[in-house]
Amino acid sequence: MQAEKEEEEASPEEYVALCDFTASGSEQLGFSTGDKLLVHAKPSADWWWAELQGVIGYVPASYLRQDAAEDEDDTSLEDPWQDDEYFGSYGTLRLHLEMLSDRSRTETYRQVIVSNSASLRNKVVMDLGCGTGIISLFCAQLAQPSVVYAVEASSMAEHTRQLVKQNGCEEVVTVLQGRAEELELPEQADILVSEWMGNCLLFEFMVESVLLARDRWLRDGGVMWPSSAALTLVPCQADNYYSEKMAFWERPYGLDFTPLQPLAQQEFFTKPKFSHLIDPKDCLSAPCDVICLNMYTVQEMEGEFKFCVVKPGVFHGFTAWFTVQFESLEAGGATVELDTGPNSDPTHWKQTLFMLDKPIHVYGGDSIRGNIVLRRNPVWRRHMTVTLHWNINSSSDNCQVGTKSFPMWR
Ligand SMILES: NC(=[NH2+])NCCC[C@H]1O[C@@H](n2cnc3c(N)ncnc32)[C@H](O)[C@@H]1O
Repeated sequence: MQAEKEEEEASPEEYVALCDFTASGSEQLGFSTGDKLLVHAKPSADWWWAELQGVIGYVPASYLRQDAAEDEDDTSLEDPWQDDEYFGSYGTLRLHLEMLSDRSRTETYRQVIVSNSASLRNKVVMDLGCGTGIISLFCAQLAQPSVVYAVEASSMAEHTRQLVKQNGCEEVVTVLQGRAEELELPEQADILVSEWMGNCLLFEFMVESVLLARDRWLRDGGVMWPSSAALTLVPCQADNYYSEKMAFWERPYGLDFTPLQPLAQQEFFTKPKFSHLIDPKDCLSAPCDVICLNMYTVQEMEGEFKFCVVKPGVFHGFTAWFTVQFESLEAGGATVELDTGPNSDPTHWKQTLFMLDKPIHVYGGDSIRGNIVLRRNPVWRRHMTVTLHWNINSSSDNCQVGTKSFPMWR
């Protein structure tokens, strides 16, 4: 309460509106892009108490930005996809080296090409976001497509052309530099292959470009690789992480640093922990696919779950990972799957850990029901907020309900 009290007396902070917001209900305050709002209090992560020209009401925090250097931020207002930064990062080798070094990922795409090589003969392939061109080179080397259009928006494209020539594939592979949504392909494709998956499956939202390209360049009856995807979730223990970031403050060097624990919760548990490697023994129940994307239809971004706790333990949070499936070009042929979960070969995505604010003791037979909602950031198009609602029904004491939103990253 003390913190809240001080918060209300603090002087209001100035924020700028990044996009329009229409109030729904008398409690809310509507505004337009560029409005300067005075934030008086932040009762929750999602909704703040703000003032605009003498009118006060609740506003969505994700629509606001605190302006340090005004002119500097204005440029970022125009580029919600932050393409300069995004494609800039793919113009250097760092990320491509990380992806190429991920054998589980890269060998899976090679296996897809090999096991469909006969059916790929004389086909037109579009490789969306080809990067260094590895998938296109597999197609040219391991099958006989008539042409592969390797599409890459970053400056890596000019190096990719060199790699195509260096490996004698220039007869088959044509590198096109540009955004897949904007460039012109000489013809429709029979297969649209892409490695678009980000952390927690969707982060970066490259999937949006894949679906736009599908609608524009994949011929009727054409095949999407991956053909489907699933986000998987499991309630878990995270003792080491919890001890390292929270329990640490209990007795460092014999002193009591617990007043810092609210800060630690805010700093370490607000955003998901990427590159988490969960030990299967820390899973408190069987995992569950909570969001399934059919790459041919409109996708769901929301999913329900019901976990049955199999052993007593401490419920520190949820861990998420994903799987993608590649259907065979031959009717009845085997589907290839890439699984980034803890029971498969590790990948560069690892898993994503969502820490609750307070750990909860759970017991065998307890149920953890709820849902997960992935909401696009209305302003930063490659970012999202993951909101988890859970409801624990435990034989030992009454049910506990909780909810938490995790920004990824803004
Ligand atoms: N699995 C991922 N999370 N990222 C790995 C693939 C990303 C590659 O696709 C390129 N890329 C991403 N979006 C696009 C686009 N719309 N058009 C062309 N290239 C793109 C990007 O420059 C990078 O080389």
